[in-house]
Order: sequence, then structure tokens, then C-alpha cells
Amino acid sequence: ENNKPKLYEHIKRGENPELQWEKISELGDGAFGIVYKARHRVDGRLAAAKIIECKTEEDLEDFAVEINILASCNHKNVVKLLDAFFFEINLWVLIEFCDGGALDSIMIELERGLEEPQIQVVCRETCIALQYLHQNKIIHRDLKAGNILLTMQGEVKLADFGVSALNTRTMQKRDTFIGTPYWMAPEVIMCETFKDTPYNYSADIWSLGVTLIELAQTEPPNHDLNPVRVLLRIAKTDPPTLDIPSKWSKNFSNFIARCLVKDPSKRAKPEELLQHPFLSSTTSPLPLVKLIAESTADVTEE
Ligand SMILES: COc1ccc(Nc2ncnc(-c3cccnc3Nc3cc(NC(=O)c4cccc(C(F)(F)F)c4)ccc3C)n2)cc1
Repeated sequence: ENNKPKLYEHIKRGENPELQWEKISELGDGAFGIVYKARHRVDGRLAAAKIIECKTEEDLEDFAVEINILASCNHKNVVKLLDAFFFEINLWVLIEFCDGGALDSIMIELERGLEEPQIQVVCRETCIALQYLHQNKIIHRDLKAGNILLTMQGEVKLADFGVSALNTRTMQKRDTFIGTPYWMAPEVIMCETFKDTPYNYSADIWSLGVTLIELAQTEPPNHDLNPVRVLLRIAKTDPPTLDIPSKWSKNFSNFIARCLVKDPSKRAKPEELLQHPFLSSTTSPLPLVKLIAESTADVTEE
């Protein structure tokens, strides 16, 4: 049908990616395929290349969703799509390489959390990224330190290594199994029917608040509970706070409190947060350059 070409407008078909991109090393083995560090054979650009085996056209459709999201993003704080190929049942997605790695790996490497000036820079850049995504009607849905990438120059780039693309598929599949609507609660109807309700966007702001606690303490609140218990606990208890508030500025604690508001309609928006005193004083990426140098230094020493 005529909508096919539109869905795949960013995916090159019938071209062998290996003629343009050379695999250098393995970056990780994701749930849906291996990710390599790759270099462009002509201009030397570095990329992270995810190679996914697509057995059915449905698989391809799922991942095309992610590629369309990435292709529609053009912002300094969001990872950039460099290339996409579908060749011999393999889908290749190539993203600009961020040489500082993800923030959770940096904290593991350094065996400590970030200092407040470093958290301020990450927080401001991530708020700007969220504002951009929300303006483009994109909800991240999986914001955490593991999805925030750094470069050696101290740039902050929002990524999503999860299976968000597949989630949409399972979401659609889930929708069909959601059962007859007569017994459905209003908020479930709201969530399923008006995907663009402002409340869905504000879920990313809650996740930002939890991510800030993770950056300060290396783990998110309730990390010691099993996943089922956590769901009940988040829904039932008061919003989490920093374990030792006296270690941090009042502005930091207050910023987190504006994100971790249980009523989505009362939760802060990116615009408000960017005016908050915790962020207004930050300008230079310098604190992050120091952090990345330390963490990559450790790696080279090994
Ligand atoms: C272990 O050490 C390192 C060192 C450097 C890096 N740098 C790096 N730079 C860029 N990408 C990656 C990466 C690593 C593992 C898996 N995927 C990566 N990037 C990537 C991301 C995506 N997709 C997204 O980030 C994405 C998908 C949907 C939405 C969005 C967003 F909403 F944020 F725009 C973002 C697709 C394909 C790839 C290869 N890794 C990683 C690990």
C-alpha cells in the first residue's frame, strides 16, 4: 500500500552498509542485537551501530518507528541518527558516537555518584532535551542515567537503549488484548485514548527527579526492592528525597521536590524547571569534562 515508502523513508534498502561503515569493536550486546563502534570509510566519522535481525516485516515496522523518531530529532542534546540500512534481513541503525559513554557506566567506573556542579550541568541539558522532545510530541518514557550519554567535551545527549520501539508494538498488541471497554476505569481510557494528554509528558519529569537522586547516590530510590514491590511502593508512598539532604544545596532538594510531585497536573514543566535557581547559575560544561577525563583515565590505566 502507498504508506510503505513513507514508513521507510530513512532506511536505505539494497545497499551493503559494510561498504560505507567499518565495524571497529563491540560496544554492547543489547536485548535486540549487537551494537558496534563503527567508523565511516570515507570521512572517518565514528558511530554506534545497532544491527538487528528482522525476520518479519512486522519487526522492521517496529524498528522503523524508532528510526522515524530519531530522524525527526535535530537537537544538540538528543543523539543524532547518522544512517540506517536494511540489508539481507539485518537492520542497521547508526547513531553519532558519544565517546564519554553512558552516565551509569561512568558512575560504576568511578564507584561514586556525581558532585552537585556536575549534576547541575547534566540536569540543565537533560531538561532542554525533554523540552525539545515534548515540543515534538515525543515522550521518552525511560529516562534514567543509563540513557544519558556524554562526550569528552562535556556534551550531554539523551538516548534510549531500551526497547521503546518494540514497546509501541507490544502496546498496540496489548491494546487489542485490553478487553471490552465497559469495565475500563476512566484513567485507563484516558491513558489509552488520549495519548497526548499533558499527564503522559509529565511522566518524564518524574523520571528526571528519580534520575537526579540516582546521579547523586549511584542508585535510584527503592533499588533494593524487587520490581513488583517497587510499583506498589511508588504508587502508595510519599515521593522519595535525597538520603542525606544536608550533603546537598537547598536548591537541589527543592528542584527534585518539584519533579517528584505525585499529582501529574501539579508537577513542574521543563519551562519552569529551566528557570529554577538550581539551573539558572549553571553555564560551563567544565565540571563534566573533569568527570569524563577521570572515568576514561581509569579505563586507559587498566
Ligand atoms: C561501553 O562504553 C561505551 C562508550 C561509548 C558509547 N557511546 C555511544 N554513543 C552512541 N550510542 C551508543 C549506544 C550504545 C549502546 C546501544 N545503542 C547505542 N546508541 C543507539 C541508540 C539508538 N536509539 C536511541 O538512542 C533512541 C531511540 C528512541 C528515542 C530516542 C530519544 F527519544 F532519546 F530521542 C533515542 C539506536 C541505535 C543505537 C546504536 N553508545 C557507549 C558505550
